[in-house]
Amino acid sequence: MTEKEILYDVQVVNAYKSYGKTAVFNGLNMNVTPGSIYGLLGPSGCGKSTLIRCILGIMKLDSGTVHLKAKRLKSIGFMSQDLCLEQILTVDETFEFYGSLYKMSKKQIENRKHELHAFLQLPITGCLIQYLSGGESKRVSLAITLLHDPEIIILDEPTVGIDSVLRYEIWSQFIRMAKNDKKTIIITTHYIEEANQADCIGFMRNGVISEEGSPRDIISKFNSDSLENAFLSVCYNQEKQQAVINTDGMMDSTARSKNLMQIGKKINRHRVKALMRKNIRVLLRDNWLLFFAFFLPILQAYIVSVGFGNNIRNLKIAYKNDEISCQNYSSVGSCIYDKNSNQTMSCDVMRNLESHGFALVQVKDQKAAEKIMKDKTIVAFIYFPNNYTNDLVQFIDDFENYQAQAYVYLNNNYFLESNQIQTAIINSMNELKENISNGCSMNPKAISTPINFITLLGKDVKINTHYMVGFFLVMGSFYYSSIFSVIMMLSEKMDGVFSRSMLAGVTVIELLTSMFCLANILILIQSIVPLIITYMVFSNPIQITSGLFMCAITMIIAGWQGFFFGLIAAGITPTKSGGVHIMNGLAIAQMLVSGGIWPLEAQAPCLKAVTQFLPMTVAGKMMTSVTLRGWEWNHPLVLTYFSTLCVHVVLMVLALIFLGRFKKDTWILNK
Ligand SMILES: Nc1ncnc2c1ncn2[C@@H]1O[C@H](COP(=O)(O)OP(=O)(O)OP(=O)(O)O)[C@@H](O)[C@H]1O
Repeated sequence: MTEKEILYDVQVVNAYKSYGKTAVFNGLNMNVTPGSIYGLLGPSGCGKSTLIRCILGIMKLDSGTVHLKAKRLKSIGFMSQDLCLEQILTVDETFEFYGSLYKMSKKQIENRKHELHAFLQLPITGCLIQYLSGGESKRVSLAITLLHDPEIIILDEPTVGIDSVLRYEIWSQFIRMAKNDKKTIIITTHYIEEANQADCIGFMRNGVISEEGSPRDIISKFNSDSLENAFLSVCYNQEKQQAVINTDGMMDSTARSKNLMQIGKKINRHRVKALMRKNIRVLLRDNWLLFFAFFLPILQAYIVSVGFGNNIRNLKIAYKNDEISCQNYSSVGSCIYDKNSNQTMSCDVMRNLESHGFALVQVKDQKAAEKIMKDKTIVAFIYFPNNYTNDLVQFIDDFENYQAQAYVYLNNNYFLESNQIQTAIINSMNELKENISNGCSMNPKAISTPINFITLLGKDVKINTHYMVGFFLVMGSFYYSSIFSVIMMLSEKMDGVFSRSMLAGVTVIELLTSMFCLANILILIQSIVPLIITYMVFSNPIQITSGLFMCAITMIIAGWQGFFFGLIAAGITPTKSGGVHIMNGLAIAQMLVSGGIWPLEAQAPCLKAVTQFLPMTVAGKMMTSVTLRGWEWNHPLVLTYFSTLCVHVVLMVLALIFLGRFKKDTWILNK
């Protein structure tokens, strides 16, 4: 560093910067002396905020050099044009958060707050930032910038939205701070006249600082009566010189700026704790996020157990029985072949169906049944002919002359209901045949269907819920933690909260660590409570005693996968709704193809080749292996599933690192 450079607290030399093809700096030079106020003036969109970002190292120059005398981040206070404050913290909590990032004690924070309160007329400190007026929140933002008493203060339009009396007060304080406390202050402003009070002014236009000097010197140089008129003269002169702007310098110098904000620094426990405290407050105030994070997983476990995959209840079957009216029917249990037997098959079938929860509705004829089957209330119509029982007896005796048959007409528009009714009727017929053979002391096999279905494995699996519930549990862990991380990260990114914390020393690793710690508390609750509801309250089958532990581990890993995937989504997308859409889309797609609702084996081979490796497919298989098959850790397939889940987590972390390294605005949006 040369002797000349040391004269300045901030120096920009021959800077070039462009967004795509639009050049913002065109060989820009700027010099800010210590203990002075530097007013950076220029028309809207000329690049003042970009220059400040480059000075702070938030953005890189394409070419040129930035010298910043500050050795530590604590020496700098930056106030962005945007608020960059957490909206659902109170003013007090905001002071506490930033104070603790700067390692200030409670007493120091309190004292400083009182000083700033007197100077900035801060609003009620117990009020949430989101309820403050524009000017009030601007003053809080300025107070936070000055909280740690920095040596170099950079303010991007600090007085916008503040009334003229207070603006005068603030400027008086700035002058006092520069003179008495030797603070160096850079201010960008649109109010040219207020810049009269600055020690030095830089007029920025067409990518350069075209005039730099004290207001008095500039006014006299352009022979003007005011700074505003001098500024107009600068613009007029510059327009004439446009043609001779030199861009050759760009090729000669390499971009160099002091980057005080380092992405990969060591983790500071103190800052992680401060971030966690802040995020817990935010989480507890955000009712919707709280609902998503805590109550919805619990509610979902309950809903799946009571309402998903169970047998369909209250199904109605229309009937027409030409054999007999079953109103006063009671079978005496004699053999059907006895002449005195009053056993009537049609009534037996109907009683059996009623005992299994079906409601029977008598209709006049088939036409009437068809008519009511068109609406949803009735899905099947069963018809028993005149001499149904006699013919059945005859059939058992002499099946060659069998005539009468019952008919079941189905409405397959309601496919699941229709299937359930078919199964129920076939089952009731089989039960009936068994009763007949028992009543007549016959060999049951003589009239039974010549095949026996015996459940060898999975005897406890009675309904679809038992199979699907494991998939839904891991799905919940993945989804809810992904929503948590995507929303938390996007709030940090979009609201500029993280970019402000970064200037207070917070690194990406620290932010992610604090979120991961908080996410783990959520994931634990999101795993253990639904497990208890599913397997203990609702007694879904679980084969081994260690099963609950294995399921909890699987759900925690699924939660980690969701957490990291949420962070990836937040890194990719520049909008909050984009992040939530990515997670919702992914969750629905995984739910459909992971094998929980319909087996993978039914998928087209090319689809299955992909879906079998999806996080939820593997996690779901792990859950069913444990709960339904009772496999332990040492089972080769369980080990394969478990290691695949771990590989997923590692791949997601690697993807996140890759994104952070190579995508510019992964963590901070450079607006
Ligand atoms: N991330 C970005 N990508 C592309 N263009 C950008 C980006 N950020 C800023 N710009 C453009 O660069 C130019 C300079 O923007 P900048 O915000 O630095 O101007 P400014 O002087 O601070 O404006 P104002 O006084 O209105 O705040 C503008 O034309 C803006 O549209």
